Amino acid sequence: MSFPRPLRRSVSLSPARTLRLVVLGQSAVGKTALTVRFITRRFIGDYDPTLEMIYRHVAVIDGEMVHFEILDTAGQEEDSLQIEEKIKWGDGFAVVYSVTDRCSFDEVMRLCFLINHLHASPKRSGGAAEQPPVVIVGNKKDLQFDRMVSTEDGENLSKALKIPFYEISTRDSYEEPVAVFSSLYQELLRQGHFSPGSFKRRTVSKLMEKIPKMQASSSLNSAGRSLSFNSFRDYIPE
Ligand SMILES: Nc1nc2c(ncn2[C@@H]2O[C@H](COP(=O)(O)OP(=O)(O)OP(=O)(O)O)[C@@H](O)[C@H]2O)c(=O)[nH]1
Repeated sequence: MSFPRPLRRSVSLSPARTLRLVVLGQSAVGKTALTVRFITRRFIGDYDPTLEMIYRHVAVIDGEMVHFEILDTAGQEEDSLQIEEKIKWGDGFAVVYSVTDRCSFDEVMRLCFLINHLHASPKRSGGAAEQPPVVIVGNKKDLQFDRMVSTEDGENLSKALKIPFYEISTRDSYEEPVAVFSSLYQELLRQGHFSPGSFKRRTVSKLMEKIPKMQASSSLNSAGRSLSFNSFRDYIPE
């Protein structure tokens, strides 16, 4: 799959759109690295295992100001009720595995079925049920010698589930993570589905704990990016 250049300089004056995205997958597949790469452009190698984190981010995609609310889920110790709660919260989903971890690949199908089960709804215009936007992300493709899941495995799963597939290296590329989040935006746009929700922020200190050297301002650029976060339980839609 090719990776378009979705970020542009000219910005529409239309009201910002808000997307709630959920990043799912087993532990250590690179969910936090992917999310932080998208938000900050930086690859940050080591994190504590995520409990849960919601990141707020504003990006300009195809000339539109887009508010992202990205829930980075915990790969460890999540019971199915907790996962369901988070899946219900989201509008779009990135289901991540590592090409170096066969178990994480096997988990993708279960998560995709769960998303469909919790979100499938009749198409607005009538007819067949419409799937919520989901992308399958095979991460860590730079680790060629540790590979346990082939590109073909990913493509076959993508065909079987009819879900777009990206094989990426969060470590080596900024454009690839951007393409993942942009494609979810494009599909949500096509479906005409956006959340009215936004945050009442309680704190901006937790990300600093997680990424000690990062300055919030370091993620600002001329396209109006911003960065803040919250935990899932602090989330209060207006
Ligand atoms: N080589 C390589 N390493 C990566 C890549 N993406 C993430 N990693 C590494 O994989 C490890 C796990 O990354 P995380 O982002 O913490 O994984 P996670 O899925 O959020 O893990 P949990 O918080 O436990 O759910 C870290 O050491 C990252 O540096 C990649 O594209 N290439």
